[in-house]
Amino acid sequence: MTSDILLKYFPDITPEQQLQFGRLQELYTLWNNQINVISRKDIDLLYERHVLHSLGIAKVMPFLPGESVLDVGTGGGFPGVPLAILFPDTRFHLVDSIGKKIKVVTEVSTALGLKNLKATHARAEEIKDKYDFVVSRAVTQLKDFYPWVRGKFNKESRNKLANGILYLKGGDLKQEIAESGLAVQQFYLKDYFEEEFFDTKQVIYVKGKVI
Ligand SMILES: C[S@@+](CC[C@H](N)C(=O)[O-])C[C@H]1O[C@@H](n2cnc3c(N)ncnc32)[C@H](O)[C@@H]1O
Repeated sequence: MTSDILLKYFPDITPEQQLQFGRLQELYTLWNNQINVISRKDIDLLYERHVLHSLGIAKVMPFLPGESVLDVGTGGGFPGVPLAILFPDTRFHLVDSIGKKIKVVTEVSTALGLKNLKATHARAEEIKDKYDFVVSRAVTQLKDFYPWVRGKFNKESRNKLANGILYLKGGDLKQEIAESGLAVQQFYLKDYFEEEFFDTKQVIYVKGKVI
């Protein structure tokens, strides 16, 4: 599979962005051999299962120039790296509690020349800055995640939804949402992407609290 699948859903990406997306296969294959950040069987499906999945957030929330986004538990850079390529004028801060994963992110970002991406080896709870949005995928349950990022939101919202969390989730989320006690909005990725992989995938939005 090539990065062409991205053009199907994001036809306006520039030639430079096409080149950057196109290099992800080679870069992740190289780094994944040294530090496992993507399951080996998934590396051939990188563009559908990791890159396009990450960009599902862009369909729900087209970030604006000047906005800032924190990616909590980014692992090898998902969803932060694909979003940083798609939104070069938005600032992305990718954090992970495992240093060697941040090394992969830094290497990939440097190779692509991403000027709008900062990667930090830290636990989310230690981050003191404020952001417009927090994104995440496959880190933990909402009830545990929410306290980590509570109070990390800028007061002024400019986008179509107020500043908040955009979390990529899959499967039946009724129980998880109920246990979190949070008011969420659910966006279904099958409304945007036709591949079967997205049938059960969602973006969960939670409005951020300003403290
Ligand atoms: C299953 S991986 C998912 C990685 C990436 N988001 C993805 O979807 O490919 C979960 C990641 O969350 C990180 N993590 C877990 N708790 C964290 C915390 N409190 N702060 C920062 N990172 C955390 C782990 O180190 C791990 O890399």
